[in-house]
Amino acid sequence: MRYIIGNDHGGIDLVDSVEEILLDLGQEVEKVGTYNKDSCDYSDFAKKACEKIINNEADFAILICGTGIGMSLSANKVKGIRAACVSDVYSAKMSRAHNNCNVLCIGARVIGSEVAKIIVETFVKTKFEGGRHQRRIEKITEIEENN
Ligand SMILES: O=C(CO)[C@H](O)[C@H](O)[C@H](O)COP(=O)(O)O
Repeated sequence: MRYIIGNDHGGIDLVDSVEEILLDLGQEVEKVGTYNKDSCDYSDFAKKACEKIINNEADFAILICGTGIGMSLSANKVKGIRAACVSDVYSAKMSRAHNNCNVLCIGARVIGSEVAKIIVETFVKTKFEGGRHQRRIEKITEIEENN
């Protein structure tokens, strides 16, 4: 699968670990984040990464900021994006299995690199279960289209 990594200055410390685990898992990786710790705005990178998914230039994105919250708020404003802000393995699994998320947001000021790697690995390896979850996702899309 084609993965985008996007990050602001607060997320930079996890970028290498996330890239490493994605490559180890045989995924394609493109990075659109900032490369230094100069202060910048997470929404710019969330937009860039999510637009690649919407334009079918990527399948998934991992977005990293200080908490993951700003990235997830921004990503979820893009039509067709389902982003989850996650700091534990169970939620990472459910974000794919039940919510069919196409964006995973993590906080570099919340979790360390080893936890981040397991979270990303879980996200990559978990498949959407469909069934009753598909119906619920269609209802999310309905909210998106009618508001
Ligand atoms: O965590 C974030 C947004 O949810 C960002 O990474 C920001 O860095 C965070 O808001 C802190 O901002 P600061 O400019 O680094 O103080």
